[in-house]
Amino acid sequence: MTQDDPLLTVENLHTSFHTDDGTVNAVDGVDFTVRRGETVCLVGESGSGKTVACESITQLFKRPPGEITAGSIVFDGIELTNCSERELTDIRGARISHVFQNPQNALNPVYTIGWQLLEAIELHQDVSRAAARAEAVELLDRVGISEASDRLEAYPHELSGGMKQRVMIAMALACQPDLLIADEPTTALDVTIQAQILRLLKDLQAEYGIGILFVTHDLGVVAEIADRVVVLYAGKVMERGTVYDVFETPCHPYTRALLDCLPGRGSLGGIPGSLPDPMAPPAGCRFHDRCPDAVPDCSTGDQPAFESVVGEDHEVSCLHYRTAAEPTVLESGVEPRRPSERTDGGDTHD
Ligand SMILES: Nc1ncnc2c1ncn2[C@@H]1O[C@H](COP(=O)(O)OP(=O)(O)OP(=O)(O)O)[C@@H](O)[C@H]1O
Ligand code: NI
Repeated sequence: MTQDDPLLTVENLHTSFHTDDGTVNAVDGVDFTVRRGETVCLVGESGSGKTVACESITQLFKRPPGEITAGSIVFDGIELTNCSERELTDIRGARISHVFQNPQNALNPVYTIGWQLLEAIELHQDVSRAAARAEAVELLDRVGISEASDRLEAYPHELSGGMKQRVMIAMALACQPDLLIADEPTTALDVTIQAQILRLLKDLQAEYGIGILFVTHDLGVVAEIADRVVVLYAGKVMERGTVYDVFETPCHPYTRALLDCLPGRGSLGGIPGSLPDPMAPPAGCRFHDRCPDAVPDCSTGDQPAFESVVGEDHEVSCLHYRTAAEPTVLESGVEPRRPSERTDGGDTHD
């Protein structure tokens, strides 16, 4: 495996939930890759399938009701969809780490953070208590927690939300993962702390060469940290490409609608309308009934096949992006900022 081979390749992923009311096809034929050392963002409104796509990788959801019904997930040469529960548990602990939105729920309130961190370290490494303790201190120090050796004695409730998220990141790093999956890790934090945590992730990535799969509904956050972006809507990929291409030349009307929701860009109340019923998605493009550019052809057949557009691996699933995209982008006056120019954060639309 060379440096350029994807660390993670997800192809044609279908993940469903079988409920009393019917089957929800939460992820309905999704492809993306994550290379070593890069950050890929999954972005889309609430309910678009971002979390389910992430949880499919190591099958974190309950099975049943959840089930991967088709597709392939290859991590460093291993087909994860063929792995046993035991093999998945090993991979989850040792090579793929998760960081979640609410560190509260992930930390055990009755143990000190030192105890929890030592547990994580000792689970993955055959080291003495003293060595594990030294590593715990080093990890806390590395994630920006000052007076780390004193903090080991603290209980989760004694730490702020940002601190708790730093502890979670330290725990996620304890196994020296190749892939970090971070699902809205900063959404619960205020904007300043959010920016600090994003910077921390970028620094750690540069240091350890970790691939990061990052979930957010906030394109402001995407601009800060992504190398590449995958735009999801109702379980399908609408557009994907480098962050620069997607921001500079957004081709899918959905991507443009999301970009218009960035602070200062005009669209205040979010995108009009709502996601389709996940049990009965419409024919044609899933976005057609909310799309300002839709034509009758958009509501028949399947989600349009991907077409390549200008840029590196830039692809869009839209029948008429050429005719629709250019005038809209030019006339809207949207001036995509370079990622480095963004300092504000905050919610966009939901
Ligand atoms: N356990 C479950 N049972 C039934 N449906 C589920 C389950 N988990 C997720 N879903 C459905 O799958 C779809 C995708 O959900 P998912 O949580 O992946 O969205 P998301 O993009 O992560 O949204 P958010 O931004 O709110 O986190 C939604 O329609 C959701 O209701
Ligand atoms: Ni989610």
